[in-house]
Amino acid sequence: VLLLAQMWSRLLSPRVFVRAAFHWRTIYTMQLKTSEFKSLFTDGLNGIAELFEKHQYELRIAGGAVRDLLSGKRPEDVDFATTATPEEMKHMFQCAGIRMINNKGEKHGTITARLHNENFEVTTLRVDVQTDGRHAEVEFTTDWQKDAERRDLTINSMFLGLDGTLYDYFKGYEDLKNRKVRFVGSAEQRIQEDYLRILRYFRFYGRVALEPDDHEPETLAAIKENGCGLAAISGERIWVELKKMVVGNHAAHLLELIYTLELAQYIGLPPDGTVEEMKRVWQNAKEHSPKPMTILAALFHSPEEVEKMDLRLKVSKEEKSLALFLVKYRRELCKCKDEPDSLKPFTDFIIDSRELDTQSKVCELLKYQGEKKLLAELLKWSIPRFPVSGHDLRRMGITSGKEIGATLQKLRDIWKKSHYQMDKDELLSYIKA
Ligand SMILES: Nc1ccn([C@@H]2O[C@H](COP(=O)(O)OP(=O)(O)OP(=O)(O)O)[C@@H](O)[C@H]2O)c(=O)n1
Ligand SMILES: [Mg+2]
Repeated sequence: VLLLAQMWSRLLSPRVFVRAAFHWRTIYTMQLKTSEFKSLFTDGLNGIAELFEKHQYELRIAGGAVRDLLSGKRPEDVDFATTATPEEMKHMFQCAGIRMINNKGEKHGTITARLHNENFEVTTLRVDVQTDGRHAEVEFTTDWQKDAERRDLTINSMFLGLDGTLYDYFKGYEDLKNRKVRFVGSAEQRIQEDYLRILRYFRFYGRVALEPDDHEPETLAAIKENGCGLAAISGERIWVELKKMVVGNHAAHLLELIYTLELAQYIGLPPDGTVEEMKRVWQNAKEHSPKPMTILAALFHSPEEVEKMDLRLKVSKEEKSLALFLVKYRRELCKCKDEPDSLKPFTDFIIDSRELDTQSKVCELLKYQGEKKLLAELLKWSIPRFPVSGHDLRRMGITSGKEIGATLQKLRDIWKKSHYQMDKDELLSYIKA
């Protein structure tokens, strides 16, 4: 009885409780000392770090950058999280004479400080108190785990102290090592906080998972159940995610999944998209860095479907024009049956076209069609200059504009037939004759 009483009182003693809680809440998996990590410590970061330390605010690297560093990649942008409130940060930076730039993110707790020509985005730890599936109303906190809890995926929910200590509350590092993409806590809840996370899940699946189709059934069920929430997400945000997903790993599988889970209709893709064609095109193109639209174009039956997609996603003019081009020419502009090794039909098309970007569009077409050899040749080819000008014809006595136009066209055809070999004199000799 005495022993039990002793054990009980030890368990209840604050010291043990705090330590137990500490271990449960924070898993110090490792101390990161990679070269990618060390290379982040520029004069700017050292300056910022010193300032936070002096004021006794905690400062850690957060989210995507931690994920990238743990995968051995140098992150493209680094977000920082802190226990300091935006007001406290502003005060601190002002006193230290550090410039802050466009405080638009301030409502969500983000302050951007500029030091040694570098920008540092620092966000106050927060909980999302209310979300409408798109935007969140936030409340600041000093609890690191609470901030981790509101993040989308376990691999995106970690913090890294500037001394290299990893703060990982949801086994994100284990998931990253096991190539698993999981939502933090309830997938359904995380999705309902921001439906765009459905597409983020797919994008990160492409980045992290080794195999296609290695999803947790509950995750897919939550996605299917909540897919219609994507309807309220802006086209611009959807397009940013979709584009990245389509050029990542497992893109064909993920696009097919978008169809199986019946999400296509909510994100501007044709509801009965030609998935088999898309899978073929992806196989053809995946090793040749296709543009996102090259893969997506395979899903469309018609130019009308491209227009519909554009209305929803507001893609760029170039992207839309590539989609229309591929849908129009994917079967019309093909290699010549008699001379399968010749680029001729494609180069003629480029030369006849009046637009500057036709060559790059035709390259995408060759990726679409899986014409690897022709693609390699076209990448090396440059448009030869047609050697005759209107000026030359005028010098030869042709004065009417109409006649000049017609003659130039005739000479162009002869020049094309000569495989662009004839020079000016040879071509002009056709006029004399
Ligand atoms: N809908 C979202 C968007 C972002 N985040 C959180 O905010 C971090 C930063 O978001 P963002 O920069 O958009 O994505 P990254 O994960 O950094 O990915 P990337 O490398 O593409 O920037 C994410 O890691 C994640 O913790 C989230 O929980 N839900
Ligand atoms: Mg990021």
